[in-house]
Amino acid sequence: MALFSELNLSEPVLKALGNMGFESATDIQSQAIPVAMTGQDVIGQAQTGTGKTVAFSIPVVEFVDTKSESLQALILTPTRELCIQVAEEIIKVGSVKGVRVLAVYGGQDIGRQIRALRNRPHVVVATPGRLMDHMNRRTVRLDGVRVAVLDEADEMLDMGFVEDIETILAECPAERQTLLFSATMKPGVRELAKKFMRDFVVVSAKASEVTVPSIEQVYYEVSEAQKLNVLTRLLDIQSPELAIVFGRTKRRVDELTSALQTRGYIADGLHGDLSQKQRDNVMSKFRDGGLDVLVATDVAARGLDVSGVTHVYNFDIPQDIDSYVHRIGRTGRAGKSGIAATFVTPREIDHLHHIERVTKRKITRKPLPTYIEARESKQRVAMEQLLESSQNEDLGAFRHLAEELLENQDSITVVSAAIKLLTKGTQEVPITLTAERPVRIRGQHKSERGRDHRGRDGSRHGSSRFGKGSGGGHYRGNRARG
Ligand SMILES: Nc1ncnc2c1ncn2[C@@H]1O[C@H](COP(=O)(O)OP(=O)(O)OP(=O)(O)O)[C@@H](O)[C@H]1O
Ligand SMILES: [Mg+2]
Repeated sequence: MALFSELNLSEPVLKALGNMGFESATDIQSQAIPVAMTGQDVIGQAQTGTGKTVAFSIPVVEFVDTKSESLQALILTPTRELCIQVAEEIIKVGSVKGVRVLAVYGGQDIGRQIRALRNRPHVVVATPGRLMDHMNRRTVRLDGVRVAVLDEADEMLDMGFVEDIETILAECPAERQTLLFSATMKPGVRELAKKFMRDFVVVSAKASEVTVPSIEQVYYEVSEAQKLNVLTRLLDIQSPELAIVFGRTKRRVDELTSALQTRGYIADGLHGDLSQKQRDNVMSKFRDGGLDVLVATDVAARGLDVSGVTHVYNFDIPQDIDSYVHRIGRTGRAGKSGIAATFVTPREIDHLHHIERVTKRKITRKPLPTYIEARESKQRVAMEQLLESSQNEDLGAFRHLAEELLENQDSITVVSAAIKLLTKGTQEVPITLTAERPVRIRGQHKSERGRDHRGRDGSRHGSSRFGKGSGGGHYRGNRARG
């Protein structure tokens, strides 16, 4: 591991990294940054949560000439949430140098974006659909771009953005530098690379293992009907700091979100049919700790970095292996540990073993949590709350009543009743979710899926019948589209 101070970085960048609290570079950073700084094209592959964003943000910021007014760096991301997050990271790395960064993504007021683009950002982070929109309106010029970055390159290809990306890169000067990053790569990426990159260098950190060892991977064999109870029991027993629950479709996410809310969890949903305002709102609540559980489609699988996510639950096993790798990678980031639990119906067991084989990692089977265990965990939480309250709060006003109460009752009975009251209303309210079809292996290569970027998010299933939150704008392209 190298120190950033050994990587020949400029003072302003080093200072900014110091402000971010970063001293030593991660593997991918110490390997990719020196190569990228020579101006060479780079394909960077490293596990989830290992700091790929900073690995490309540093060269980007170093290359920007702040005296120039032109747009010099372009970063493309597959989703809006990731676009915002990456822009924020580059803003931090470029803060001391004074680099102007703008995020341009679908769902946001285009007029406002056009005005912001007139302020001459040095760096634009964009989702492909909205950038194309600006190119067609001639409200963005790419002829000064010296470095282009594709974050989650393989996903953008999967979502059907190939043509958009080709059009975008063709508008950038041919002598630009191109950097391409993801935790997973597939043959299509190399084809794109051959077409649009000059003699590129592939930098991959720990390619032998695609998943992060600090993530404990487990599975529960369940029927469709059992899934909800198993999930809420696990939430009670494991009490995650923050959890992400992945569902297969938008309808699933809507139904599951309302089910969890009904059972008393602080949960909200994220998928591509929500308005941008709703999406922003959910993400900022989740980042600020105003939500315990984020229920999401694969729209949240890629790149999102929220510290404190200790648990990922695959309520529905993902169809493809890359999706599994990225979903579970929302925990166990930056050296932290995490738990990833996957629910598997009996007919999907083969699919699970297929994932194990390809990722070369054992996923351990766990016994189903029982209602009793969950109840005991909840009672223990209630007990801890009582204890904490009795230590920290001023209870003077209640003492008189407490003494009166204990005149006729013994203390054990009274405290038991208090715990019972505190855990009241948390029994398993019966809720039936619409069943999802089991996932099957569709050949070894996911390229056979033939999905389009809409189907991926399950929009074909329409929106929820009793889910909240789908009343907002319906964005056809659920992810970066539009
Ligand atoms: N050198 C560093 N030292 C400490 N923490 C770092 C360093 N570089 C990055 N991080 C932190 O590590 C976390 C993960 O980084 P990042 O989101 O860039 O991962 P990633 O490799 O892009 O993952 P994914 O494949 O999921 O997109 C972030 O919170 C980031 O701030
Ligand atoms: Mg990333």
